[in-house]
Parts: sequence; C-alpha cells; structure tokens
Amino acid sequence: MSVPLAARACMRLSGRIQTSAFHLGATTAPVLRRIASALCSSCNIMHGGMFSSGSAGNGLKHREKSTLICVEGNIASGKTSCLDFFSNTADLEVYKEPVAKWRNVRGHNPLGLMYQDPNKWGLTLQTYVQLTMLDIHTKPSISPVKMMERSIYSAKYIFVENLYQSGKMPEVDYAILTEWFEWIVKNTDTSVDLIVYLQTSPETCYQRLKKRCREEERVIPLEYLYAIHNLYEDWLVKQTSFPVPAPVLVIDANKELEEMNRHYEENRGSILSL
Ligand SMILES: Nc1ncnc2c1ncn2[C@@H]1O[C@H](COP(=O)(O)OP(=O)(O)O)[C@@H](O)[C@H]1O
Ligand SMILES: O=c1ccn([C@H]2C[C@H](O)[C@@H](COP(=O)(O)O)O2)c(=O)[nH]1
Repeated sequence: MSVPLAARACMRLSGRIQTSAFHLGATTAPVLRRIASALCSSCNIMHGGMFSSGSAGNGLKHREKSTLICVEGNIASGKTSCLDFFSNTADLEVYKEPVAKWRNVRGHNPLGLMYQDPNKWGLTLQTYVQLTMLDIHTKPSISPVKMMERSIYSAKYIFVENLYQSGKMPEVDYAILTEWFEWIVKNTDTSVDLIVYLQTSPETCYQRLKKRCREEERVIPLEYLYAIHNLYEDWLVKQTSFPVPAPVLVIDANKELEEMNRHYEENRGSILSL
C-alpha cells in the first residue's frame, strides 16, 4: 500500500530523531524535542506542538504547516542541481534561490554591485536577499514538504557575517541587518525542519564556479570560497558560531554529478525527511 509522503515524513522523522545520522548540537535539541512531540509515529496527524493545526472534520488535528528542508552549501557546491534532481518529486515544492531577482530589481543589479564594491553595496544586496528569503520561508505551501535553496539564516550567518568579518561591511550596516534579522526571526515563522548541507572543498566549488561562468562572479577568488566554507563549517558542522535552527544532514558533494544523483536517489528517504 502506498503511504502518503506526509505520513512517511511523520514516521521517519520521529524515528530518526534517535539516530546519529545528524550532526547535532545543543542548539538543535529543543527543535528535535518539538518535532518529536509534534509528529505522530504513524500518520501525518499533528498532536499539538510546533505546528499550527486545524480540524480535519473527524475531530483529529492535521498539519497545516509543511516540513521545510533547506539545502545549504558554498557557492557552486551543487545546491541548484540538487533541487533540480528532486524537483519532480510528488508532494514536494522546490524553491530555488531567487538569484534572478538579485541580479535585476527594477533594472538594478545588486549582486553585481556588491561584487564590484562590497563596502558600498553589501548592505543593499543583503537587505534584498533577506527580504526575498523571508518571502520564500513564509510562502503558504500546498505540499506536505517544501525544499528551499539556502535560507534567511545562511544569508545572515554566512554572507552578512563574511562581509562584516572581512572588514567590508561597516559596523552600522551590520547592526541594522542584525536588528532586521532578529525582528524577523522573532515575529515571523522562519522555522526549518532539516538542513541538508552539501559539503565540498573550496577547490571543487572554484572549478564549478568557473564552469558555470556567472558574469558577476568572475571576480571571486579562491580565498572567498575558503571564507564561506569556513563559516559554513563553523555553523553547521562544528556548531560553534551561531544557533543551528534544525538538525543537519551532511552530504559529501565533491563527487561528480552522476554519482551525486545516484546518492540522492539512494538516500531520498533521509534527505526528504521521509
Ligand atoms: N556534482 C557535480 N559535479 C560536477 N559539476 C557539477 C556538480 N554539481 C553541479 N555541477 C555544476 O557546477 C555548477 C554549479 O552548480 P549549481 O548546482 O548551480 O551550484 P549552486 O546552486 O550550489 O551554486 C553548474 O555548472 C553545475 O552544472
Ligand atoms: O546571502 C547571500 C546569498 C548568496 N549570495 C551570492 C553568492 C553567489 O554569488 C550568488 C548565488 O549563490 P549560489 O551559491 O550560486 O546559489 O549569490 C550573497 O552574496 N549573499
């Protein structure tokens, strides 16, 4: 008998909380407890907890908020390719990073401007990235599972942080972005259920970046990818820098595309929280 995706998500997620497949830190424990208490072990019925719920007409409460999976990783690590792979999955909505918007907002290219002069345009780009990420996080979902590329968290903890730590963002800009970020996280629902981290070497990303040849990114040196890589590792693997909003599934993404796709197929269940 075929079990609906949401029901399987429910069963597996509850089961996997006890496994060691994730890199868990102290900050993720409360999230796990909330998931565990919210998900029934045999169906997609919510029994209270982290999700808002409504009556299904039979007296039972059903999930109204979908499971959110964020695919994280360095620039050109293969996130879009990963989302492409899963894009035909039934009961799954996929949201790629809105790079097209970052390259063209009412005729302006904040991504290009930031790479040309990060001191001047870092705040501009990151304010817009934060808005577009918030838009995706809060989009009402019609499917039980939603997968998005990166998140409002990596925009802040990786990219804003990198600009600031490298001395390319004035303290006042960093303070304003932090105020915005903290307000958003406190007052809106940006909760995440699983982070899939595509772990790559900066050298692998550098080769893929050159192959992709996005005009704005021609100026990116290998050192920049090292900086982003280290921030990701501190956040999601060592878990020493910022709060981790969800359990983390780490995938070695250095392998060739065919092999990655094979891996995604073989591990479909754990990647989609089934
Ligand atoms: N596993 C892989 N092996 C080789 N090339 C890859 C692999 N994954 C992605 N690519 C290529 O590398 C480039 C960047 O991949 P992409 O999925 O756009 O990365 P991201 O979304 O993380 O920036 C693209 O040209 C893509 O076709
Ligand atoms: O918060 C952010 C998020 C992304 N960027 C940059 C990094 C890349 O040049 C593009 C898109 O990233 P991909 O990894 O290729 O998807 O946007 C940023 O500057 N700030």
